[in-house]
Amino acid sequence: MTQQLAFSKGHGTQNDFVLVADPDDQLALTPDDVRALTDRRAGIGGDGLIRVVPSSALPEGRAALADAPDAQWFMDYRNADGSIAEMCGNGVRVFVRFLEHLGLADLADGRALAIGTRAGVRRVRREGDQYAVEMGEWRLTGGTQALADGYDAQVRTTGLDGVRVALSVDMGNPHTVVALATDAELDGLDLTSIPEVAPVPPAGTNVEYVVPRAETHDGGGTTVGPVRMRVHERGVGETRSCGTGACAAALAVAAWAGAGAPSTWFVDVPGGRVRVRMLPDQRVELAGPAVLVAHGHVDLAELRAGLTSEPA
Ligand SMILES: N[C@@H](CCC[C@H](N)C(=O)O)C(=O)O
Repeated sequence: MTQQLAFSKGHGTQNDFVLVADPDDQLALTPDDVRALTDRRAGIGGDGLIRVVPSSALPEGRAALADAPDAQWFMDYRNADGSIAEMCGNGVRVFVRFLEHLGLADLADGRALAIGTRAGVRRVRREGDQYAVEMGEWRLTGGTQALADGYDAQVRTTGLDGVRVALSVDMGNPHTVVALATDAELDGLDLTSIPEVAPVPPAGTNVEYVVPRAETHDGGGTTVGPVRMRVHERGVGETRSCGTGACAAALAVAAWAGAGAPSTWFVDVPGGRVRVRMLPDQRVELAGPAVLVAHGHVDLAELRAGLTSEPA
């Protein structure tokens, strides 16, 4: 029996997602379904899957509604391996672009739209063709003591000599940031295998590798601290961008730079550039593009069969 599922495909700086609308909370997608849909050969392909569901349908969504009664829609985010993640910075921009496409959101006149996520409410507004997200409160997982102690994690990575010290940043989801000295080190990383992090993070981590660059200015005269970044995402592998990771990277580099560090950062990833701005009260804003590239239907039954079929 066929089971047609409507989907869209979108990306933010080439961090790509399968998007499905489930306004009546009828779709019970299993981790296997997510793996099949995001599979790049047997499925549609994506770093993750995002389901649009009313916040009222999920306990985490109801918690978001208690904070912000206008957070009508909830971003149910899954990594490509089928695991659940608390938050996705590129994903939430693409989520809002998808809501606009579905006629469920109107961001005209600089209006900010509240979205429920497992990491809390995120507010998104449009800046022309870019989307700016108030990413909520961040914290150094090991506190400021981690800075004083020479950071709180150690990372071993294929393609990089020895063990490197790293700083853990909580963006609602976990991040471990490693500073590298040169572009050659960054380009030489082999991120096809999972970096070894010690102490082992209880819920896994996303690992960002950064090379800070000399300060520059944006068009408006603001001092900007550019950073190059590559990332190995928990539940995915290397991706071409990570929004929460870009925030973690900018926050770590700013913390290392100390007083006088710029409050605006451009983070250059293999898939493009995002902007990170420090806000008062330990909050941070992420801005970048959100693009929808395809709309279609997929036969879930065929997809499941295709992923599991063995050669005769
Ligand atoms: N690509 C995302 C982060 C997605 C979740 C991550 N893999 C995790 O497990 O925490 C982003 O843009 O933030």
